[in-house]
Amino acid sequence: MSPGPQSGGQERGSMERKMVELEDTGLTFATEVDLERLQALAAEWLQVIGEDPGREGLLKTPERVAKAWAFLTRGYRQRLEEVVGGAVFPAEGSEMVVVKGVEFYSMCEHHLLPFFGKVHIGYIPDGKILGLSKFARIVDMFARRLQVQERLAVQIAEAIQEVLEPQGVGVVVEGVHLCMMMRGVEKQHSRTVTSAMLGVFRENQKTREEFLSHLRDGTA
Ligand SMILES: Nc1nc2c(ncn2[C@@H]2O[C@H](COP(=O)(O)OP(=O)(O)OP(=O)(O)O)[C@@H](O)[C@H]2O)c(=O)[nH]1
Ligand SMILES: [Zn+2]
Repeated sequence: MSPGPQSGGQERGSMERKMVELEDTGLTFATEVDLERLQALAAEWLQVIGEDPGREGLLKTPERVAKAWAFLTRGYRQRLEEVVGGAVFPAEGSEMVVVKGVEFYSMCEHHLLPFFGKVHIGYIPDGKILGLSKFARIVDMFARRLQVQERLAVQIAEAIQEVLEPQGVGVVVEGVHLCMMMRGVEKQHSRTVTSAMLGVFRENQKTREEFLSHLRDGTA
């Protein structure tokens, strides 16, 4: 990660917007959202779709949209080290840990429409364990970006691998995509399952089976 002080292209007046490169994307992002610009774009968007941004009900909409999008994409402005903080602890043993049913909300990068569902995570420690809440924080860090569901699973697995260097990690993501429900093919009941298996979860069928059996017991 290289927090490089380059100038943001859209500054107003003397405001300097710091840009950072995100290692996991190779892309460069501003450390803060330009809310004013986002607001202006939202007002223009309303006009283009045939609405009147000046009508009473829409007066505050561009501001709300800007804030909502800043939140929905806040994962671009988070760093794994900060998200995990100091919550890596010595492991007592090397039994599988499973955190399942972690809900997520993300935006599909093709249509900018929501997809959402649950993430299930398993890992086998190799000397280090992670504070349980941090799994959900890692899920959110990657979900709060424009995504495809396949990449979401891989990024979560790789982040856990990086932080814990465990014997292996398994991540399963179950999601429904509004771009397939409220438009396009308009299918209401399809579910998408994606996964990423690293280390012993990839190499050892028994380990993978043990993990998947935890997901089948119906409590998530
Ligand atoms: N693999 C994958 N595809 C996704 C995801 N989210 C949305 N899509 C798909 O992205 C594809 C984009 O296809 P295009 O043909 O370029 O776009 P489109 O004309 O809007 O496609 P339709 O949705 O079929 O109307 C669609 O098939 C979507 O269902 C995702 O997370 N993973
Ligand atoms: Zn989509």
